Amino acid sequence: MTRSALTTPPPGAAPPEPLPGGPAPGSPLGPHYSHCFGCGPKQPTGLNLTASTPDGVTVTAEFVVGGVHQGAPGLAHGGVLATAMDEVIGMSIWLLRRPYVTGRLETDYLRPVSVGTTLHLRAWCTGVSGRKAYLEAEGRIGAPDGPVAVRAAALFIEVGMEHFAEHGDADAFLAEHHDYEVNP
Ligand SMILES: CCCCC/C=C\C/C=C\C/C=C\C/C=C\CCCC(=O)SCCNC(=O)CCNC(=O)[C@H](O)C(C)(C)COP(=O)(O)OP(=O)(O)OC[C@H]1O[C@@H](n2cnc3c(N)ncnc32)[C@H](O)[C@@H]1OP(=O)(O)O
Repeated sequence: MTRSALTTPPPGAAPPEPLPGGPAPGSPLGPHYSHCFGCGPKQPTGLNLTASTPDGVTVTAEFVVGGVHQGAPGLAHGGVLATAMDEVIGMSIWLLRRPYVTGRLETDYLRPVSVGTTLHLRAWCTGVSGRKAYLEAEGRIGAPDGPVAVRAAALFIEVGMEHFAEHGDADAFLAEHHDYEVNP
């Protein structure tokens, strides 16, 4: 991954351990919002990603590239692939157990991705420093150990609930997650 300094954790920013009360290894990570373009089951034009965590610290998901995701004929649009990376990385909020938003997303495209491909996505956190979480992801063609087509590195910034209340619709989130604890 050609990662910039902005998405590289500073010295001493250790990757997180599985948090008490976090999702158990092997469990699904539900959508954070039913109308989310990346993970929402009520978003018919979205990517409809369903994620899980094999170990409590990484996120996995499969993205089936369809005709609606094309850029060049028969090939996935790079922006759609970046969205998939953003989403699988963003699912780490359930593991970090705090609200974060994407500050910066860097993407390397290594191989073209044909329509009909199942892209096996994986994301993990490389370090947390204050409000900043450093995360990476990859998308592999056809199998969890298939050839890498896309890599991403991201800087996520922790925000409070007021971020969503002020700029979006916090009630819509809370209506679906009655038991969500901010900064448990
Ligand atoms: C509805 C209630 C929800 C409750 C929460 C629960 C769960 C969350 C639910 C859903 C949403 C969350 C995740 C969804 C999951 C997947 C979807 C994918 C994720 C996304 O799709 S999410 C949408 C796109 N995303 C945005 O819509 C962000 C727009 N943006 C801003 O809202 C501000 O920009 C913000 C908040 C990022 C920072 O603003 P701020 O004022 O709080 O803080 P400030 O600017 O001081 O930055 C603090 C330190 O971060 C450094 N920093 C900041 N930005 C940087 C950058 N780009 N590059 C390098 N460094 C950066 C500064 O340099 C400083 O560093 P230092 O401290 O060292 O000086």
